[in-house]
Amino acid sequence: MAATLAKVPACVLKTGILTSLRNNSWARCSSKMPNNMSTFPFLCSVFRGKNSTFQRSGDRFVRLVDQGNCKMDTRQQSNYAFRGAVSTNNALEEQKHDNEEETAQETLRPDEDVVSVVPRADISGKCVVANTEIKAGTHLFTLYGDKLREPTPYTIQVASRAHIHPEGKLIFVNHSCSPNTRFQYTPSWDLYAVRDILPGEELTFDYTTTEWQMAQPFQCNCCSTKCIHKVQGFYFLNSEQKSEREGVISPVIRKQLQE
Ligand SMILES: C[S@@+](CC[C@H](N)C(=O)[O-])C[C@H]1O[C@@H](n2cnc3c(N)ncnc32)[C@H](O)[C@@H]1O
Repeated sequence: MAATLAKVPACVLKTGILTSLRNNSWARCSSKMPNNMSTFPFLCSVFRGKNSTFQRSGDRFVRLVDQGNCKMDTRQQSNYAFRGAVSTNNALEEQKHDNEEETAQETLRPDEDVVSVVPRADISGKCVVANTEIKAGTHLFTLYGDKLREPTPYTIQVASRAHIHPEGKLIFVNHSCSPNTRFQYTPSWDLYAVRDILPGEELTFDYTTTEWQMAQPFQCNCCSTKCIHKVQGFYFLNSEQKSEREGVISPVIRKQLQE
């Protein structure tokens, strides 16, 4: 398997083998692991196989396709997940495979929790991923936490001068311009799946549906064809982007629009 590697310190690319140094022992991974190889999440964020590029999502790898400068997550089409493997000795033979998809190993974990918080390399932070299939309409989180008068990068705006710092995993749900969850606002503020979400898929919502002006705007890397690129709050959207969000904006944004 020809593989290349990005963003991975202490990793070395060798033809046909992806190697990395961990605990002073050389390790290797391939899309199919030998049965006797002990596996645990490894250090790479992205690697390119013969036919596809894979990106780390927690301890899994998901296939990506090119979308210009971006890579598009294709988990909806291909639910294969890869577990990086690191061996504690270097005696294992390289596995050769023509087709990575045929050799993919699904790594659904037996967690009882519906979602997990895992690292996301490309935004140097964390994200929330589904552990199991989540059906459209499933309730995921209720918003609760300390109320602040000023926004922070973590708060969700619930009134013109009130911002909740969410408790629990909700705080790690990232933004997407084509999100798979959204808030509903009565009686409490609750996050629901808006479409079926596959195991390993990241949960996202559209921050511009709840934030009028964000404390700390950021460059979006959701790679959606609808990406607004700079996420800075509903106020800064153009009229087309505003009308696309008409049905999902919070009562706070709606009130601000009327003022
Ligand atoms: C509420 S936090 C979400 C959790 C965050 N990733 C973390 O680990 O702390 C919001 C911050 O995550 C980052 N973020 C969220 N969605 C993003 C996206 N689509 N693109 C780039 N950065 C994003 C931004 O830095 C943003 O200020």
